[in-house]
Order: sequence, then C-alpha cells, then structure tokens
Amino acid sequence: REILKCGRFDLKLDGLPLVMGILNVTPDSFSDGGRYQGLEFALSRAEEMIADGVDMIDVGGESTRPGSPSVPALEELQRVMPALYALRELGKPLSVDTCKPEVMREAILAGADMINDINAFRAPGALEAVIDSDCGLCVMHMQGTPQHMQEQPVYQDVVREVIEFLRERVDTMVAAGIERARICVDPGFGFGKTIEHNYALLRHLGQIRQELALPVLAGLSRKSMIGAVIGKPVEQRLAGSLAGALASVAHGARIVRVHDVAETVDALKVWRAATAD
Ligand SMILES: Nc1nc2[nH]c(S[C@@H](C(=O)O)c3ccccc3)nc2c(=O)[nH]1
Repeated sequence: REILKCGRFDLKLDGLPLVMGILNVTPDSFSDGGRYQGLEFALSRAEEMIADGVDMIDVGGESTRPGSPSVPALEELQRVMPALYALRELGKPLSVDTCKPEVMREAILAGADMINDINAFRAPGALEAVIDSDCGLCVMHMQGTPQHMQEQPVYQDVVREVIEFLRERVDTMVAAGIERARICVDPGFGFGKTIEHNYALLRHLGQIRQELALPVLAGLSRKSMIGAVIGKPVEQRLAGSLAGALASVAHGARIVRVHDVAETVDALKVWRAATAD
C-alpha cells in the first residue's frame, strides 16, 4: 500500500521513509516542569523539527517510563491539548501518543491526524473514540503494562506472538468498521521485551510487514536496545539510533519515530541514494 490515511493528510509511503519527530509534553521533559514553559518549548521544538525536515510530530503527554504510574486523563489533557492547538497551524501531520479514549476523542476534535496508542486501542471505549474519524491509527505491541512490562519479558517465539497480537488487533478494528488504509503497525521496541527480543523483532520487520500487509512504524530512538549494544547513556546514542533507524528501514519500516530529526533525515537521504534502484 502506498498511502496511509491520516486525517487531513494522505501520507505517501512509496518515497523516502517518513520521519516522526518525538515531542514530549510531560513535565519531566522540561527543565522547570512548568506548563507554560512547556507550551513555549513545544512550539519552538516543533518549529525546529519542521525546519529539520520532519514529516509528522508525535505529541505525548504521559511518560511511559517502565515503572511509571499512569497519569489521570484530565492531567494528560491539560498537557496535550494546548500543544495540539498551538501546533495544528504548522501544517504538518500531528500524532498524539495516548492510550486514553477521553484523550483520543478530544485530540481528534482538536485536529490530531493520527492516534498513536501503545496499548493498541484495547482500553474500553478506545475503538469507539476513533471509529467515526479518519485519523491515522498506529497499533503497537506491548506485553503487560508500562508499570511491569520489563520485569521479566518471556515469549515462546517473540516474532510469531507479536505478529499474531497485531493481526488480532487489526482484524478487530477492521471488523468494527475501521478502514485498513488508516492503520499502521508497530512491534513496540522496549515494551515488554529483552534486548534479544527487540533485535529478533528488528531482524524480522519484513515478515511483520509481509504477513500483515500494513505499513510498519519503528521506534528505536535512544532506547535501551541501542544503549545495551554500544554501552552508552541515553544522551550519547545518536549514532546508534541512526544505525537503528537505517536497519529498520532496510527491513521494511516506512515510518521511524525519532528524537534526532535532522540527523535521521540526512541518514535516510544517503540511504535512499545508495539503495534506490
Ligand atoms: N508507536 C510508538 N510509540 C511509542 N512511544 C514510545 S515512548 C518510549 C520512547 O522511548 O519514546 C518510552 C518507553 C519507555 C519509557 C519512556 C519512553 N515508544 C514508542 C514506539 O516505539 N512506538
């Protein structure tokens, strides 16, 4: 498929792989944890990513740090909605990273072009919240919950189990009346996986795309699967993350979710020039 339907935008998937820039609007991602500075920060960061060539911006109001408690819907709304209103005039597709139906509903009304749900729209009311819109939907695999997912991830066959989970979620969504053209899938690197599980999934992204016949979104940027291999802390994972992004694309991912937009855009351009037939 060449197009991912995302609200106001039809994302073309047959060109350069798309770069989704990460924009955290959680207090722990600002220096002072303040909301106002947060909005100013969000706007300037978004404009910087756009100048750097980002294709879409993923706005997240709840830190999914392993072991982190869930944030109340109202709190998440208070973080996300001002950012959405400020960013939606920038003319770039906006994705909202949330599991909560209440946040999905408001985000869509405020013009979100995609809902990025690490919980694969399993919360009660999540499907109903997105069904009557045309926003894009990112369906991600997670084993367990952010609170406990990294305690002891176990699979018989991680690739098989992730594919079957995603297939079941997509089939359920399509059966509920959601258009396939709105859906992309994501193996959920770091969400209930060991380092080995993550690399098995990365090596088999092509199989995931093949069996589900859906675009794959990959989010490895600065994650522990990168850190474990290079032995570097999160602020020194740029080179590793670029290699991860290129590996994802080489294995068939069409969207990469990253922190370092300018560097990833450059890396993808060179990769494309080197592989275009
Ligand atoms: N679709 C999609 N959405 C995502 N949201 C995130 S949060 C992640 C991070 O490191 O950004 C993270 C994980 C754990 C703690 C903090 C932050 N990761 C993905 C992903 O891999 N795919």
